[in-house]
Amino acid sequence: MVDRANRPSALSAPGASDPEAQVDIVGSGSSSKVIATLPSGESVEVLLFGATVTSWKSNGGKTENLWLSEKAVLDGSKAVRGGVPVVFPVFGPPPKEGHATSALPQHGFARTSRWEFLGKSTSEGTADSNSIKLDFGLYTKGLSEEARKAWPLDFGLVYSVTLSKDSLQTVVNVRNEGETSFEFQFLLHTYLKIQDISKIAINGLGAVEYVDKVLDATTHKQSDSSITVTGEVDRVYKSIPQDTTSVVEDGKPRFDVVRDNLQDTVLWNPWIEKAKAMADFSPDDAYKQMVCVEVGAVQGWQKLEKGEVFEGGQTIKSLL
Ligand SMILES: O=P(O)(O)OC[C@H]1O[C@@H](O)[C@H](O)[C@@H](O)[C@@H]1O
Repeated sequence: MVDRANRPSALSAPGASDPEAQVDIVGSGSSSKVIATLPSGESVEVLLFGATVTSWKSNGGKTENLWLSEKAVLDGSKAVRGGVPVVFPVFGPPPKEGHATSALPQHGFARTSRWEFLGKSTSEGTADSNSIKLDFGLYTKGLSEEARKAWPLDFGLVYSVTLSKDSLQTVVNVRNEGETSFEFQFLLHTYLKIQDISKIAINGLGAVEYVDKVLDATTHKQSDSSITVTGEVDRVYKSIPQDTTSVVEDGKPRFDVVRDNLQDTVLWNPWIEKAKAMADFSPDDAYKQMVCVEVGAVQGWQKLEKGEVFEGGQTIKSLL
C-alpha cells in the first residue's frame, strides 16, 4: 500500500512552483513506514514500530549513512538491529528493584511500541524544499498492556525527524501528562554506517569521564583525544562539555554528531564474538561496517513534575 501523506500542517507554506518533498506511507500494520524524499534525492525512512529511522540517504540519495543489519526484524516483533532505535524510559538493564522502571525490559518500551505518524511540515514561513520534518507520537494509551502495567505513568512523547540536504535531526519531546512526577532516561541508539572500523577515529570525547562496561564497569578518563576502535567497546561518556562528537574515516571527516540538551554519549561496537552471538546481527563481520555513537541523558535520571516537558536530541551531519 502506498498512500501519499498530503495532510498540510500549520507550518507548510510551499510556493506553487517549488518542487515539494514527497512523503509516502508504505506498508501496513506494524511494518508501516514513512518515507520522505527531498526534490534533490535525499531520503529518510521511519518505521512506525519504535519510530525507528531505518535509512537516511544523503548526497542526492547516493550515500546511506545508517547501518541496518541484514537480519534486522522489521515486522514489529523485535527491536530493530540498526538505524536509530529510541531508548526510553530506561537505558540498558533497569535497576534490579526499587525503581519505577525496574519491571521494564532493557532499553525500555519506546523502541518496541508502535508510534503514530502525526504529520509533516516544512520550515516555518518559507517554501524550503530542502528540509522536511516528520513528527511521531507515543502516548500512554498507545502502549501495550504489558508496558503500561510495567510503567503505569502518564506521558506523551513527540519525536521529530528532520531531513535536510546534508543532515538529519532527531529530537524528542517528553511531557509528563500525569498527576505525579516521574523519572526517565533517554538515548538515541544510532548505528552509523562506515566503510571500515580499522580506518575510523572518534574525536570530541577527550578528557571526558566514562564508564567502561566491557572492562570493569568503573569510571575512567579519556586520555587520547582521538579514539580508535580495535576491539569490543561499550562506554558511557558522561557530562561531555563539547557539543560535537566527530567520526573521521581514512583521515577525512565523515560524521559530526551534535548533541542538543543531552550530556552523555555511548560508544558501542560489539566486535566479533558478541556480533556472532546476536541472532539479528548479520553478516557476522558487519561489526566492521558500523559504530554506534548514541547521544542521551543516561547518567542518573531526568525528573519531570506534572505538566513539565523535556526536550533533547541530535543533529547528524554527513560530511562526505
Ligand atoms: O542488544 P540491545 O538491547 O539492542 O543493546 C545493544 C547495546 O546497546 C548499548 O547502548 C549498550 O551500551 C550495550 O551494553 C548493549 O549491548
